[in-house]
Amino acid sequence: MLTLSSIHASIGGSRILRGVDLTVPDGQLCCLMGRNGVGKTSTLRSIVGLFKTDSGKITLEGKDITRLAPEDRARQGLAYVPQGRDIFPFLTVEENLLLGATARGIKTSGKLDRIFTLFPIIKEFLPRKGGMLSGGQQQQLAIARALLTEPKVLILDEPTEGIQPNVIDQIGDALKILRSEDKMSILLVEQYLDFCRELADVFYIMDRGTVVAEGGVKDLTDAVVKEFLTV
Ligand SMILES: Nc1ncnc2c1ncn2[C@@H]1O[C@H](COP(=O)(O)OP(=O)(O)OP(=O)(O)O)[C@@H](O)[C@H]1O
Repeated sequence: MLTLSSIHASIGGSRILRGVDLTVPDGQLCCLMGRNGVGKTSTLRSIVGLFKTDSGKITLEGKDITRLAPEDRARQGLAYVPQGRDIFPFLTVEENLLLGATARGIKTSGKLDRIFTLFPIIKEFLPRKGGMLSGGQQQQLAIARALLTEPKVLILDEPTEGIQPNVIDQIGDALKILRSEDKMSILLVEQYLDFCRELADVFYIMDRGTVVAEGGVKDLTDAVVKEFLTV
């Protein structure tokens, strides 16, 4: 579905990504892992066009999107939920929810019931200001907003960060449903090992700007964790 081949990128002369190769298979959930500062967020940003690559190729369903602007990549089917979630605190939950889709002229009627099934709390809180939501609720809202744009690949940066365990479970359940029922491809940067082991079909581990381990989730053994993820 989504493929990165030999992606290199740098900031002010320092090389941040050094030949990243990664594939998100069709309808599967891929976890991208690694210690702090190894280039995970930069990889996601390079995929969605927010971090300019020096060389390499990014394809979506076989189509080369390497040189497309971020909005065109979104139109081709990429939706990105960044680490900060980007919820507007003074807009209502409903306004936040509809923002992305409406800005791109995508109709939302008929799609909201699906969102409310996945994240019931959003329906309940529609009139509230976004800033009144807890971190976990904001994360659910940000994912819901991304889903309304009908992505082919949903890209999430650390959705469990700073979120209480019961909401992590709800987010995990929603991602499982999206994969199994909607056949959505999902790419997740995640530090929370148990979450990855429970959800992922495939994993990649980065170190110093490149992929150092990868495989099916059964290959994410304690030995691999010890070698590449333990601080
Ligand atoms: N705007 C920037 N200016 C300078 N260096 C940057 C910038 N953004 C990222 N870096 C550097 O690039 C490297 C990779 O950062 P990145 O955020 O992609 O890593 P990460 O694996 O996502 O880390 P974390 O888990 O801490 O979010 C780090 O060494 C970081 O300091």
